[in-house]
Amino acid sequence: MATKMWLIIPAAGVGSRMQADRSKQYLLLNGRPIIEHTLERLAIALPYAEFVICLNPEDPYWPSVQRPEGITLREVSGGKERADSVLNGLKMIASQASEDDWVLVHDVARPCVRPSDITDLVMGLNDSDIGGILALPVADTMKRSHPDGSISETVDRTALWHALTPQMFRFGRLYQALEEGLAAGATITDEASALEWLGFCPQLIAGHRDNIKVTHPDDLAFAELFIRAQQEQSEADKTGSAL
Ligand SMILES: Nc1ccn([C@@H]2O[C@H](COP(=O)(O)OP(=O)(O)OP(=O)(O)O)[C@@H](O)[C@H]2O)c(=O)n1
Ligand SMILES: C[C@](O)(CO)[C@H](O)COP(=O)(O)O
Repeated sequence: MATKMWLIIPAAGVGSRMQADRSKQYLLLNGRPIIEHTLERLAIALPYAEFVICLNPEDPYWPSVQRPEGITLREVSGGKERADSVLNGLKMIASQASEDDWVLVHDVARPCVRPSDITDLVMGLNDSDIGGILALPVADTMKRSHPDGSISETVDRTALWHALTPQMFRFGRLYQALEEGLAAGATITDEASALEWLGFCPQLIAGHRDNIKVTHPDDLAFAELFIRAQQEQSEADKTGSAL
């Protein structure tokens, strides 16, 4: 039976660290809400995927969001934490998904993701049984702190990566990992950590460092800059002019 591709977009967060007057996914970048930038890029990369967006039931802004044309988009209520929201998305599609269907999960708060990175992830994992994630090798020296803010140790950065999204796993295994891991009280901050809790070793696929998660107020300016730079590069590529 042909497998399907599902795309779950956790968008039920309240953005407390952003300290804004609304959830951060509705703050504007270049005049458009973050959520529209994210959906637009996901639709470019994965037009054939079945989209599932996890929303806060109290979200007053979603009805006004411009959706990409031509995609299938289901809505589901988010949960207490990000992992709960993703599990709600999996529960919604359970009756229509097969065990081996691919499920990608991408934070709505990552609007600068390059469609080419998403296609690299899909191609890079096509023959994988486990799945994997977009990630970025750490380039700085990493420190761990004492409670008073002083340095307790330098953490060896060899083979240390930043986990990004999308993350891509088979439906059956992701569902099992999240359901059992959350029930067991495991700390699950991304889909890969749930698979690791089950004992699997997901693949790391290198992405670009402009795939930032908009989390704190100063991230907005970086995201705006990255989106403008990507648009300028895209125009330059079209006209063949070197930037
Ligand atoms: N219960 C939750 C919490 C978070 N998210 C989503 O998970 C992604 C990453 O979470 P984060 O950056 O932490 O977003 P918030 O939880 O909104 O931010 P904060 O922790 O500052 O409140 C975001 O796209 C957010 O909308 C979600 O769908 N459901
Ligand atoms: C999933 C994630 O974006 C990978 O880095 C990250 O774990 C989300 O963390 P958050 O605290 O829920 O933003």
